[in-house]
Amino acid sequence: MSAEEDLIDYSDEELQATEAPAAAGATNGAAKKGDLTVTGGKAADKGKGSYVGIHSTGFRDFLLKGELLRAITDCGFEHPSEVQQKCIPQALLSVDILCQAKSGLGKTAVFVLTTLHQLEPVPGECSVLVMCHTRELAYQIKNEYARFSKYLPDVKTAVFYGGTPIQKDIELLKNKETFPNIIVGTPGRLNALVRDKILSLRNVKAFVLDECDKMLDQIDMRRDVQEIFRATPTEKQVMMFSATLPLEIRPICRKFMRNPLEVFVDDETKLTLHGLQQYSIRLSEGEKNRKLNELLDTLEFNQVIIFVKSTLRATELDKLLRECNFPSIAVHSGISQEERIKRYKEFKEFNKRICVATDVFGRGIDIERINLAINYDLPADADSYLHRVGRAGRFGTKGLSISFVSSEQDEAVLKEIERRFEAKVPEYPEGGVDSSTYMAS
Ligand SMILES: Nc1ncnc2c1ncn2[C@@H]1O[C@H](COP(=O)(O)OP(=O)(O)OP(=O)(O)O)[C@@H](O)[C@H]1O
Repeated sequence: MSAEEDLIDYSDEELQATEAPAAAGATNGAAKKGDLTVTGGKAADKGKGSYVGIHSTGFRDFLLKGELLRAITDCGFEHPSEVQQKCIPQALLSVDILCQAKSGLGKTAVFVLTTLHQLEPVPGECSVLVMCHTRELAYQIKNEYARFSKYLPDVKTAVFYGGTPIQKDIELLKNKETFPNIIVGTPGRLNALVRDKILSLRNVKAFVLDECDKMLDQIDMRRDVQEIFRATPTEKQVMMFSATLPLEIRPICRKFMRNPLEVFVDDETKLTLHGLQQYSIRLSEGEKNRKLNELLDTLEFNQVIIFVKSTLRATELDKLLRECNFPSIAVHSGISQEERIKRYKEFKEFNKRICVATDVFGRGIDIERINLAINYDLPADADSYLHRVGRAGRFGTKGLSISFVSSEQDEAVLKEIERRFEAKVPEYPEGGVDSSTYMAS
């Protein structure tokens, strides 16, 4: 779409979701394979209709640059996941992509690999812009670019987010030697850099939003995203990703795109992670600490993430756990950004085994060893639950989630989770759970 078109004022009419979920796409020349419904794009498997197994394609079949294939091998990726099979070929043709696929199945690699493949780095020009909703996720995505571009020495990547001195960003952008070809960041800081004319986006060829529903759902963030979008050329590839893409957000996403390939999980029950066992525990607020202690004492786990609803509760729970000699760390927005990243790294590098976090870690964060997710406070909606528990059981591995249910509101959220995802979240068994059922052997 043209940059001049108004992206800010969405009329109510436009916001109403008019699409019929699965069937509309499926009859319209779309291919339906496995869990994903695919429509649009340049040649979206039209009319084939056969099921293509996960392992039928290899990364080699995508004809990626040799340097990328080497890095993929180094990362230990053997076969592309279903979402990678669906999206990578089209994304390599510069087709716009709107993609929903369940947690932990490799959406990041879709845009990282395809933007790296298409990139011809020109010193002093930013060609790829990736935005996401939290600073830690931006940091993580930047590292994914580093992993996959290790054999592409001319490619420079940088990450920009708030809570850090802007002067450092300015220095980096003023120097042609350090100016990045790929920028990952959060919208507030990026918009400040664009507005102050420190960062020019006129050479951007790929514009990516990760966790796009979250980014376009919050009005402040959406406004920043729109302003940044307007600073990029009309001609570019736009890609958006999330495990959740509510119907009412889809038309908003489409406003940024031209004839995108659309990949949706039309049947919400298919968002359930099958390697993940999910349980609930009914208890009063006052019983939560004792129960948590007991679980941490008795359960085997590699790493655990414990979600709470406020920064204050994160600080207090973390303190309490450390007083009880648990190797805990807290990550939330109430600490300095430098410290936040330091703690993220400490946890990711396995120096700490327990992380108490608010929703800043609720989406996108990929820490391979997390195989237990505890909702000390249940989130306010089913989508957030799905993202949170998806932190355990990455890339189809096993995991366990336990949610404390202590109020009528929690009961209602739990019901909604069970209804929408057809996931049974039974009461945690009195005798506990056999660790071999959720620990990798
Ligand atoms: N083809 C592959 N083979 C093996 N591992 C893979 C493959 N693709 C991705 N992974 C790994 O799977 C993990 C999850 O990937 P990623 O974080 O991209 O998931 P996601 O779809 O973005 O999930 P979420 O919705 O939770 O953000 C990462 O550790 C990634 O390195």
